[in-house]
Amino acid sequence: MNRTFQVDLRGVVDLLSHHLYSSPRVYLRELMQNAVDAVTARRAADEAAPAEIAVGVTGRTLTITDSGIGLTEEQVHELLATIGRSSKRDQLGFARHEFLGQFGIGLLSAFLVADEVRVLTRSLDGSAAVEWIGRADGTYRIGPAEREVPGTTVELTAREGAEQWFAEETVTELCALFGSLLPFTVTVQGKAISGAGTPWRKDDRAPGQRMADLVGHAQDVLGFTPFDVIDLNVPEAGLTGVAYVLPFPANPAEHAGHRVYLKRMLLTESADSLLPGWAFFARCVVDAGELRPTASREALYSDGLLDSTREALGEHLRGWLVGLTRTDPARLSRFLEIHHLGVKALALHDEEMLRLVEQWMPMETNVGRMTLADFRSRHGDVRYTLTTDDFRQMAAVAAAQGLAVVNGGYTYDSEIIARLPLIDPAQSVRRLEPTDLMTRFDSVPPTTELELRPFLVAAQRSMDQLGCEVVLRSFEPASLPVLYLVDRSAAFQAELRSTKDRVDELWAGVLAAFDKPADDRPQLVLNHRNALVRRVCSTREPEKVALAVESLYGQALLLGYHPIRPADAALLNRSFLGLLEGLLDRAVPLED
Ligand SMILES: Nc1ncnc2c1ncn2[C@@H]1O[C@H](COP(=O)(O)OP(=O)(O)OP(=O)(O)O)[C@@H](O)[C@H]1O
Repeated sequence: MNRTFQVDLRGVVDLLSHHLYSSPRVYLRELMQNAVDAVTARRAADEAAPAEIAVGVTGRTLTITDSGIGLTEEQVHELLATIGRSSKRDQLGFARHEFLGQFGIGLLSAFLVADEVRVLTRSLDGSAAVEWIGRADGTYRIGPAEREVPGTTVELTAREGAEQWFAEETVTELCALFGSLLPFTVTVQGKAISGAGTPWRKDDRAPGQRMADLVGHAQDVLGFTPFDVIDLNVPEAGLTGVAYVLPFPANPAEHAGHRVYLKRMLLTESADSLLPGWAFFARCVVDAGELRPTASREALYSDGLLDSTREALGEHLRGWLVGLTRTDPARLSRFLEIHHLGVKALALHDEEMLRLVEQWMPMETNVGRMTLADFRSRHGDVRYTLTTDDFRQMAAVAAAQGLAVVNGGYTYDSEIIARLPLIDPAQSVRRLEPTDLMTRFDSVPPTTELELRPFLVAAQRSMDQLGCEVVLRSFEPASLPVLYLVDRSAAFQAELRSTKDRVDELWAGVLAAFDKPADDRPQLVLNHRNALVRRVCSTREPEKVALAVESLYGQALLLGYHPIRPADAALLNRSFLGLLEGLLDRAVPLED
């Protein structure tokens, strides 16, 4: 024998309040929504039918009255008293797109704040009015009622502890929050809270008024004055609305909350999946007829339509940006100043954005700040450093050799530069290595080199302890006595060795396998064009040579922003004290 499930309503209400809805306040939204659906159903049959929803509060009691389609006694049994039964699905059980509701559970949210729900309804079909009283314990009764006109009134009395949700101010605020854009007359205590329509509607407002309304709207609901306003329209999702461009930089990792209305009823103030991740510089307010809500009706349901809508909205924002390049470059520059990180992130995936960055975004170079487009037209090849430290170490010396270099060390810059061949396949892009500089330096004449051999041997001996090779070259600028050059593999080996010294035996053994004898040791390049270096080279006393070379080494590390290891710090200290001592040896003591 088949039996019917028994449902414990208290268990269901507990489930709704603790696991589905974020706050009891949703009861008002669910009741408004039912009223809206009832009015919509009546209007479908009669376009001229009244479309009014009135909310009233007296003490602990709230009523919501609609001029909707109403229910017959039979429908009351079937729809109000059956959990999960909804009149808003078609024969196949799919949500009918003209209605907000679909799950057949919304009315139960009234039990979040009341023990009893009273529904007084009269169907449009002319049958007698009915009263239904449902209780949180799962029982209901039904009886005849007095009602002249078709429609429904739902009445709730606050349960002890839930009175705050019935306070006139709270009710007005919530009704306005959920329903201010509804296309029907909605009143609370007789005062209209709807009717103005969406602020982005296109109508015959005076020129400039629409924009002023939109800016005011952003200030009211989002709390900022937008940098710009972008109209949005995605017909397949029945979506219209606006994206407000933030007037301040936003954190790319933080998902901005968008305000989403479904059929003019607020769904959420914090939808995070509406725009592509890169579009973090915009906050949207949209109304969508075809996007689906989750069962809690507090978020968007993730489906194919949401995915394609997100893509289409991304296109709108991209189109706006590209449009600015043509119509208002000054405005574009201001936008880029604020949102450079977002746009650069975008340029990593999108060729059009790459072009935008190349054309408009200034970068740091050793020949002044300029866009990549300017740099390319002036210097052809694009040489860049991977880090800002590399840039600082090499910028001045490279400039003196006639080499223009872009600092690729800021977030995304080196990746963007490396992608330049995508927009111009003939473009040569090269990372500048310290060793590239070496090839530009002049060798000293062989006779001089031979003459200075004893000095170089002594100098090398003092640098062996630091794993550094001493080299003599002539280069510009002559004012720079010394340069410390580390190429990528030497930097890696140096780091490996310093880690090996610090870790336990087992791990040090593993690291040793990667430790190659370095033929690419860091180089201390002495500049023979520098007068001081010439004097140092003429020194023959090994102790003085060591002191001078160690001091130059220390200076090269500091000038080039190189990391200072413990051995370097010790050497810096020693050479400083040595220099001081030398100075004092030569000083004439004060006479008494
Ligand atoms: N004000 C009303 N006027 C006419 N019918 C109503 C009204 N309120 C509720 N109903 C009927 O009761 C049914 C159940 O309502 P309920 O709010 O529980 O679910 P729903 O609106 O269908 O779906 P959802 O759970 O998605 O809100 C509705 O489908 C509708 O037929």
